[in-house]
Amino acid sequence: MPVELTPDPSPDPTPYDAVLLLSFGGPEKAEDVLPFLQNVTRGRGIPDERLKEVGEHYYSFGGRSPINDQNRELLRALRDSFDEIGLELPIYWGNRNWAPYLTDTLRQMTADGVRRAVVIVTSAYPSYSGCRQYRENLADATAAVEGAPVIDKLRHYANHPGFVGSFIESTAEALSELPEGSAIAYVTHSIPTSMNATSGPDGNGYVTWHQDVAAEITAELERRTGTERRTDLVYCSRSGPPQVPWLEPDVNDHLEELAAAGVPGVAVVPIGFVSDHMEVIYDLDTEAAATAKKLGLPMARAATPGTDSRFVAMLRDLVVERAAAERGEQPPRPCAGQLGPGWDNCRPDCCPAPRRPGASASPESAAPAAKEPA
Ligand SMILES: CC1=C(CCC(=O)O)c2cc3nc(cc4[nH]c(cc5[nH]c(cc1n2)c(C)c5CCC(=O)O)c(CCC(=O)O)c4C)C(CCC(=O)O)=C3C
Ligand SMILES: [Fe+2]
Repeated sequence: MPVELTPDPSPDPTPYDAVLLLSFGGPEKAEDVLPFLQNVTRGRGIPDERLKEVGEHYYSFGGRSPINDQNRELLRALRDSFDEIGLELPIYWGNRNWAPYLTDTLRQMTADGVRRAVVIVTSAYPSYSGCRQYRENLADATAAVEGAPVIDKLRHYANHPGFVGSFIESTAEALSELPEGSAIAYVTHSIPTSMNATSGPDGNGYVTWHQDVAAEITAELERRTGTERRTDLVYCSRSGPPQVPWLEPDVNDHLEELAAAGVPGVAVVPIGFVSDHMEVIYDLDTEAAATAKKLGLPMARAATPGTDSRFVAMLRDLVVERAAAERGEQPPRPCAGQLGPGWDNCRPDCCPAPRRPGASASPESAAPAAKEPA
């Protein structure tokens, strides 16, 4: 006789009545590119030369960034994943730099009667750009919309087994396409060294978290294969004025070094990114791939989480975890690596806005934070 299994009860979403997916946003056609770049860089002191260059990256893909479509797919995958376990929360989507704009989404949520929501940000690590800037956007949007819901942001998830696990599989796959003894180059978005210095509650959080995630992936692959290999953490997408130091080495310079060292191949693993958006398809798949080809260095790029089932289940579980924590329970907090699970609430002074180059060196001349267009 088959045993009737009682299904797990649906998880309790209390105190939340909605989820908000908050992302960067990107242009969808050539006419969008300039206004998008103006939204991103308002008050950020990015040289015109750099903006022209980045505009060309977008135009080379017809002016369309893949990021919005990737978020649409993530929304569908999250919906399915919530439905699977009976988690009855509506999921909304808003962006920092392009439609649907966060403020409009918040207006809709308010009109729909949402009182308290939990936000998933498509950025996994602590830093001003990846965390606090989103929290500032949320504060601004909440202030602009009367009766806006109270919003909690999920803990940073880079060291969650779901995120790390997704990269372990994609790195193994990339390595399987390469000669034996190939190196791993973990890649993330470069940021100003000053922004790294003040990231996370104790400083250097951005680099420290990346090192921890990289070490976890390396250790698991070594455990599986018994082979040690060269690994490095390197950076892409450097921007800003040349006199401002950003995290180095650049991935292209690193590839030169690997080739000179006689490494037989390299798996490029973009642990800083949750989906294959423009930084990945241009800076890695186009530019770094061309560098590797020129050097005769075999390169394979590992997939980002995107809608990988481990990643989607992780986001869902983090929503359930946070709801329990807000109810005063002590839910398990899955975590890989050495740093422990991320914090639910950032300290008020966490990841302060960087001082940006202005007309003079005084703090008063630092440009104001970027705002959405009115
Ligand atoms: C840490 C980090 C992430 C990862 C975390 C996360 O995912 O959030 C990230 C993601 C992204 N960055 C993106 C695009 C851009 N970032 C820029 C500029 C900058 N990024 C910075 C940092 C980060 N950025 C910084 C310190 C600047 C300098 C200006 C400033 O100090 O604020 C610029 C201006 C041009 C340029 O300078 O390159 C653009 C166009 C897109 C969309 C891609 C698409 O369209 O597919 C995404 C997902
Ligand atoms: Fe960026």
